[in-house]
Amino acid sequence: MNPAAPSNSFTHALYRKAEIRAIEAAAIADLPAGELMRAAGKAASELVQTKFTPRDGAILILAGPGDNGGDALETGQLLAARGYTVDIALCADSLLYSAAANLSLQQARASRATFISLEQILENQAPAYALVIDGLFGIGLSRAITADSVFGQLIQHINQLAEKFAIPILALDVPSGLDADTGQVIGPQGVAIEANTTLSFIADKVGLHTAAGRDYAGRVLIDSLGVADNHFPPPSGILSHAAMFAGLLPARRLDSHKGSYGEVMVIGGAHGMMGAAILAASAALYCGAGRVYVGFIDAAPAYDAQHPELMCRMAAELDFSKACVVIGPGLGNSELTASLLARALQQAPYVVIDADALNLIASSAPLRALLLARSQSLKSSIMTPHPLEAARLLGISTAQVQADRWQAALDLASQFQATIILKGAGSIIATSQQPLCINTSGNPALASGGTGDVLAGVCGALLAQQMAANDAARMAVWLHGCAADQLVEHACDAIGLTASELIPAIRNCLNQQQKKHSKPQRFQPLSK
Ligand SMILES: NC(=O)C1=CN([C@@H]2O[C@H](COP(=O)(O)OP(=O)(O)OC[C@H]3O[C@@H](n4cnc5c(N)ncnc54)[C@H](OP(=O)(O)O)[C@@H]3O)[C@@H](O)[C@H]2O)[C@@H](O)CC1
Ligand SMILES: [K+]
Repeated sequence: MNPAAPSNSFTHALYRKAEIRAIEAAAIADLPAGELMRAAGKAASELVQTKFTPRDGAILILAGPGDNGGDALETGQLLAARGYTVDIALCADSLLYSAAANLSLQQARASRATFISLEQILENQAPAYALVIDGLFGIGLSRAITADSVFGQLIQHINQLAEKFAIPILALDVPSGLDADTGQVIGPQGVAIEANTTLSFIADKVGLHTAAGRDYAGRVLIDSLGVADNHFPPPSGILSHAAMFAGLLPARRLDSHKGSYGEVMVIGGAHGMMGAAILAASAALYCGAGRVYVGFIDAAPAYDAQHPELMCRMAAELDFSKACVVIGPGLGNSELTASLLARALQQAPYVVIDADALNLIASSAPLRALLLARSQSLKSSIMTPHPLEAARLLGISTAQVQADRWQAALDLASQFQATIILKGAGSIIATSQQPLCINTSGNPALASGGTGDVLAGVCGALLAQQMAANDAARMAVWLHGCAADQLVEHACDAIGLTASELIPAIRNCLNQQQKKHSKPQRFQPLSK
């Protein structure tokens, strides 16, 4: 295999379909005809040999009407040549095949593979298949595969058999039915292959990592097909990974004090929602902010018994001029909250705008103007919308946001001139002029109340410690997801994770990350 395309700097690169097409076109000009399809078949067949090794059962290959089908046929003939039992379902009019796909078809016909009909597959309720390889559609899918169409019935049947008999599905390039740009199944009645593994070609694709993409693609592997580095433009997006956060938070100097690590003021916690502000503030505390205030809206408790370090005040009393203001958790919507938000936007050098504060901005032109003015005075702003909040900000529906999360994140970043965290499966972090970033950590255990407040607090702590907004947003989302992953693995499993538990786990992840990249200690303890 040609591991992830094509050099280290691109290992985590993400491209959209049009960019992949351009890379493919440039590469094809340099290569003998059919070379990329041969490379795709080689990569897939080697992967089957090394990772799946289903010697004791047949492999079912689904070959569709385009070059994705050609990749599948190439894979099938190579596996047949290596002694595997291969059944091929040709779901295409071969007269419409490209020259490369036609050559692969001829070789597959000449191989020991058996060609079977769609009817044979659809009638088969208890197959002995050890693996299904999905080569129905790739990046050429142009419309929905509806549930009642022949392809739709085939896909549903394969998904059901795979689930019932625990048959792994390897998707070639993209799980068929999924849009490689958006991570959504195309069409309201559309269906898609639910793969365990997706071997994607040339470069990684946005849609495999956000929205429903992660559920449909399973584990994603990339093979560059040997396309030369010079054909790859700078990526429009990247996947987050641990190494990108190395050194972002400088090691703490011995000669430092609480004033060295910034001041976070969480503004929110209106009546009945005080916990939201306390969660955000505790997260800021656990992520190293020097001083953390909670500015309550209606009434302030004397102190928080669980975290007496938090300084509880009335929001109106606080001076925002040197602080990182995290505004929104449990804020509510009133004249007072709008005026607090206006003051934060005008005065605070750093703001994190979350929850109700996002809704206030969505409904107020003057607040929008204040937010835009911040970018001109080089003040940092992070906004943390979930899809419904994003929809309100953009004046579109939630379904429209989810239909193309990548574009929605870009639109938010350019309209509000802020760093955007568009939350949801495969959270997207966007800042104008920078590649977008899709977060790779986290799991559905995070789908519980208060975890968003915690995220806002982590963003606040990192900003207060002088991290650039884009770095702070990327790192906060990554830490938040890593903490959930660690908890699910070692402590509580997937159900019932609480936002409060997340906070010390985020601290662990942050310190682990710092230790990995810190300088050696000056003094080692003397051994006894
Ligand atoms: N070129 C190369 O060298 C390389 C290509 N590579 C591989 O090729 C893949 C892209 O190939 P591709 O462009 O042929 O598109 P692909 O996804 O196979 O299908 C298009 C066909 O599907 C049809 N169709 C679409 N929607 C449909 C629907 N809902 N229901 C029914 N039919 C539908 C569409 O018909 P049409 O829309 O024209 O009517 C057309 O016939 C890429 O993902 C990668 O795997 C890589 O190996 C690198 C080297
Ligand atoms: K496919």
